[in-house]
Amino acid sequence: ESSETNESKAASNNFCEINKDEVVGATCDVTFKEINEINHHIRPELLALVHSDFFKYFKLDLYKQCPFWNDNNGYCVNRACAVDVIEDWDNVPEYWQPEALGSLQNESFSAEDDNECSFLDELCDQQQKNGIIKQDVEYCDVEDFHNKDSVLVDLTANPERFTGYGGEQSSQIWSSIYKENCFSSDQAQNCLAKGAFYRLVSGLHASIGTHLSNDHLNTETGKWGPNLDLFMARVGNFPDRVANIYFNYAVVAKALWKIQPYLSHLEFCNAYHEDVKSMINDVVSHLDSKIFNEDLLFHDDVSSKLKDDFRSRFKNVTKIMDCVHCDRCRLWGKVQTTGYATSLKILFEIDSQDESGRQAVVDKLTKYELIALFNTFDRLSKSIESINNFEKLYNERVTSLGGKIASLFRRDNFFRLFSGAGEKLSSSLSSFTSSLSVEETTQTAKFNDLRLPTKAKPESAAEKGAFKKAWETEINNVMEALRFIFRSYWDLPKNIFMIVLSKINGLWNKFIGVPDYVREQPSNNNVYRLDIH
Ligand SMILES: Cc1cc2nc3c(=O)[nH]c(=O)nc-3n(C[C@H](O)[C@H](O)[C@H](O)COP(=O)(O)OP(=O)(O)OC[C@H]3O[C@@H](n4cnc5c(N)ncnc54)[C@H](O)[C@@H]3O)c2cc1C
Repeated sequence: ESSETNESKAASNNFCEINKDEVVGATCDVTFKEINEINHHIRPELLALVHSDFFKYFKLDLYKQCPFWNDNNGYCVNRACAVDVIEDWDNVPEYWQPEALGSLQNESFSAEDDNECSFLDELCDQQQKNGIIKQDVEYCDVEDFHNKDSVLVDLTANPERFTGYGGEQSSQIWSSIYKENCFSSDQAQNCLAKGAFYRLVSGLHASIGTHLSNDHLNTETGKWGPNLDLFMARVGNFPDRVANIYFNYAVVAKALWKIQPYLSHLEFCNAYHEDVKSMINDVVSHLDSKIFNEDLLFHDDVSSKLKDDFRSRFKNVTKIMDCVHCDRCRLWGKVQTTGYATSLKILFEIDSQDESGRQAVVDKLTKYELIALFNTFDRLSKSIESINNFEKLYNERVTSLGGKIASLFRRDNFFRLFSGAGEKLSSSLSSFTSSLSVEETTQTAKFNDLRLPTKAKPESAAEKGAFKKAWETEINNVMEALRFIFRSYWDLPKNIFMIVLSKINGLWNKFIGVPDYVREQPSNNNVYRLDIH
């Protein structure tokens, strides 16, 4: 029993190669374990929040042209790529009806009409107007929220899951996004900012990878569910990608923590969901200021140019979403890039100002930015829940199947019959079950099958004739050759058996899902480093 506990410990420590007691990054004073605990507490409330009538709708333009390259002819034919837009307006709450929003047709964006951009003005029709406010600090492309072609979408009816979107198109999108991370100067802060930008994008990419693996279509059963192998191949085998999801969680959590005091005067259309504000308070009450220290990124005037650069590059990332041909992917890509952009706006613009200045930054947010912010946090929260679930599946797989094989070894009731084979197999399996051991593995056993030529007997004085000596040497050689041939035939079945056994062992390891990085030494690329340079 205790060896089984050891096995599960060994497997558990191996999962994603992350030490959960380490901090998530140089700018985060929180460990992986602490984030898991926070997430465990807030998950149910956050889920209820993003299912509320206020937070479950989002608006976007699904037909916008890609602004960066001439590739507007692609499309994704899978049903899973489609987005169900709101058509049955009778079932939509009154607050979201076109009359309450202002007619969608009349919502085309106008720079002068700043009231259209105001969060407060759009939040509730009975809400007081807040005067003219200029939008001057955009980290995302807000045009969609006012575009006449934009459609309203119920996010809960369009879950983020496996769509089958891939190939050259999606690779091109990802590589253009990563290319945005190209800052000019070489200051030390540049490194931190560059590292943070990369982690944000990679964390988004990994989070999408986690969702598509967690809600994956099993083509044999026709059911949706977690696919452990896919998760390991896309995310789990890359500790840095897993860590970047946690990093993003810390960034968005800090933005929520920062914004919460300035939401108190807002009315979230209580006629539809009376407790939205208390749900927000419940979620934020589990968060802490130390979860992310944004001051380390841009903290003086020298870095303001870098901040501008960061902002415009991230805005480009949100615009690249218009190049995504799979509508469902575009929807969630828009929601999440807008959510990150809103977090960055909150972290870097609600800065050194006084209380009223801070309040003004919050009041200028559109409701779609707020909706994106909470939904992005929910996506990360779901990713972390899924990662913990994948860890359980991984451990179950290793301990159930691997444990059975290991017990065969321990009891010596199968492989001991073949001493050499047992030793060989145990050495390859011992990398994933550290408690495995084969007792009789002495050096002598290793060389049992090695036969050295017998030493020639010393000659007696009477036998010293040259002819006789040559004759005997010749006979000796012939006999040795015959013995070699005979032994080869004798050993052939055994050698074939050893080769087959070794192949079966390799296939078995593959079948029970022992990942490559456990079977082989991990490459340097897979070693997670704490700093973000
Ligand atoms: C905006 C967007 C949203 C998407 N949403 C969905 C969705 O909802 N459902 C769905 O099924 N598919 C979605 N996709 C497609 C999905 O992300 C993959 O592109 C697709 O599954 C093909 O995967 P791939 O293994 O070829 O590599 P990709 O995921 O396309 O990755 C390309 C390369 O980037 C590198 N890479 C991969 N992950 C990371 C990381 N986390 N950090 C750093 N580098 C990395 C690897 O070298 C990889 O070869 C989306 C794509 C985009 C661009």
